Amino acid sequence: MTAVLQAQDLGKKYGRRWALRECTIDIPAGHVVGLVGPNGAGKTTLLKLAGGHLTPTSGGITVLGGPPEGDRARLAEIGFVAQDTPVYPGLSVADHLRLGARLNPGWDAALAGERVGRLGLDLSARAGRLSGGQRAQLALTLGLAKRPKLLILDEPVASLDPLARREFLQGLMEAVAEQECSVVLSSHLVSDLERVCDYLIVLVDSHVKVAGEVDGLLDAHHRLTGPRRDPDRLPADQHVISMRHTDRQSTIVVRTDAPIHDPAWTVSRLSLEDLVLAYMDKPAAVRRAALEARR
Ligand SMILES: Nc1ncnc2c1ncn2[C@@H]1O[C@H](COP(=O)(O)OP(=O)(O)OP(=O)(O)O)[C@@H](O)[C@H]1O
Repeated sequence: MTAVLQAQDLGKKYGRRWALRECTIDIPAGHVVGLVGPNGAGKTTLLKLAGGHLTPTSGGITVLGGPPEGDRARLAEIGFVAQDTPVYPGLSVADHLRLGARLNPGWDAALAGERVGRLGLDLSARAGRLSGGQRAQLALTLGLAKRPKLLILDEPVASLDPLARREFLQGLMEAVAEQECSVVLSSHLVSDLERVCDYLIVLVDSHVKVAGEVDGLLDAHHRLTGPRRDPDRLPADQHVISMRHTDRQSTIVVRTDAPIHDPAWTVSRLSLEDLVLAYMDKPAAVRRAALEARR
């Protein structure tokens, strides 16, 4: 399958500080990709690089087969919905649709009109008077009516209540199924990502910690619980992702493709949230140093 987004040693520096470093990913087309990580991890930076809004400092990125920056034809195939649901407060819903039609060569006016009607948005209402959920839906409509091959959404549901979030994500999934476009979506709400994403990227401290299809990742990660054990004594093919110890017990998340036969361990499967938290967990050495510094 062709790649929708490829990055090779991609990096972006703001001043002297790296916002994204050594990012190498290869995302096949046809996925809904969840991008997750703590505040400041570099998610928006990666999405802006993919949307052609930023120039890489190092490495390269190709989207839909070529570098996105400055390529108008390619940018027309990328829908980008920035953080904080970017709409113009002083313009009406109808103005937004007119603007969308003027700016986008592939604009699907029928789709935009049908969606706005189905959502019950008043065409004459100014965007600034809409609720957060309605504004998010308007921004999504503008992104979808471009008929993009790739839709990028930066924290689209952050300000929405649980019901509005569910409706937004349901609308997104229906539209994606109809249009057969790929989606990259960032969010802090892993339970939402769990519902809609089949591909995951975890970004921590400007580095990609893990990326891959959700089912494959869940099959390859295990939580081991048992008598306290030094992780150095685990088999070489069990890669330790996170660990917690009490005086008597160890809980270790490992990645391995091999079966785990050690009878001392109780082996359990992770949820997507467990998996994300394991990668976001600070290494034990860092935790120990922080603890000692506080003493
Ligand atoms: N325009 C900018 N100028 C300087 N530094 C920036 C700029 N934009 C982002 N940064 C820095 O780059 C790093 C990554 O920021 P980015 O917005 O990509 O993170 P994020 O993962 O999207 O965070 P959040 O979850 O809080 O939205 C942060 O340290 C941030 O302070």
